[in-house]
Amino acid sequence: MGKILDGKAVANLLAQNLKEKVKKLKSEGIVPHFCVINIGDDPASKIYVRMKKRRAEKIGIVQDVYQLSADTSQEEALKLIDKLNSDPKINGVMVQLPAPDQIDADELLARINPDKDVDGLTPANTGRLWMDNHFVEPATAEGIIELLKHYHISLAGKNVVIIGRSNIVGKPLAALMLEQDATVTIAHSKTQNLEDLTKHADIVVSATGQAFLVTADMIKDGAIVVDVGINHVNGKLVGDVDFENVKEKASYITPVPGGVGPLTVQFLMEAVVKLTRRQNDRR
Ligand SMILES: Nc1nc(=O)c2c([nH]1)NC[C@@H]1CN(c3ccc(C(=O)N[C@@H](CCC(=O)O)C(=O)O)cc3)C=[N+]21
Repeated sequence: MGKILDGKAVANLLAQNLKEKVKKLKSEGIVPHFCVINIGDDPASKIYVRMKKRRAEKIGIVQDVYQLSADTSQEEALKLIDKLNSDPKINGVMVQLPAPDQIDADELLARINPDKDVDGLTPANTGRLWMDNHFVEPATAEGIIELLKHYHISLAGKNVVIIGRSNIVGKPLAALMLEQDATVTIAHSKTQNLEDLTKHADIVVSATGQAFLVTADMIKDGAIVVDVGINHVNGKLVGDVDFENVKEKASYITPVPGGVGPLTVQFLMEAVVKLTRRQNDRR
């Protein structure tokens, strides 16, 4: 039976360290302060915003939530981002995804000042990520890298299959793993014979939103399985992985909940503190 990669425990350990960094900032009169822009009333977004608030408070970070109505126009949202970009008291800005249909989310992300880009999703920071001179990384991808590091799992020379090609998880994770000398394959909804790829993988990461996509027969004995999926099945939160069966075959596996999710929130907080420190050191 595989060992659990305890994301929640690692996130809480990191939170203790980050709290010390925030204390140091506070002794210099600086309080990290960021804003979440949430447009519309996606029920999952409400939960994530609340989880961020809880972790921010625990660490000593101020989080403001700008709740905009479901019929907000693109112009209104852009205006708010401009205002926060130019407010020297605000260290970080993020737009909670998904946004309603009338909103062009990519344009909103591109408008965020890269120096305040908590998510690391602006075009400038995405480019830096692939050029290996990054400063803030998308939180889920960074969380997975640090989780593996915590358990002394090296990426060098490993065959990794990432299922899912989103800008927020799959693509940035591929960049970070490639940087650590893994051989990375990105699979997606049009990939043929997925199991032919996953069966040869030392590490399988699934980020699709399809419950029970990854089954035990698809992975090799002793593989490491990271589950980024968030699915609700019969009122229960599950990932993309058939956890009960896959855990018997994997050497390490992340649970859902308690795996990647808490690390995502923790690394958003790490980004806020990093950005705050850099903004103040530059003044
Ligand atoms: N601009 C932007 N940045 C994001 O980072 C972002 C986003 N938009 N939109 C949605 C996704 C999803 N996401 C999660 C955050 C926390 C948990 C989390 O804490 N999950 C808990 C369980 C939470 C529950 O009970 O539902 C866990 O897995 O243990 C999961 C997922 C951040 N996202």
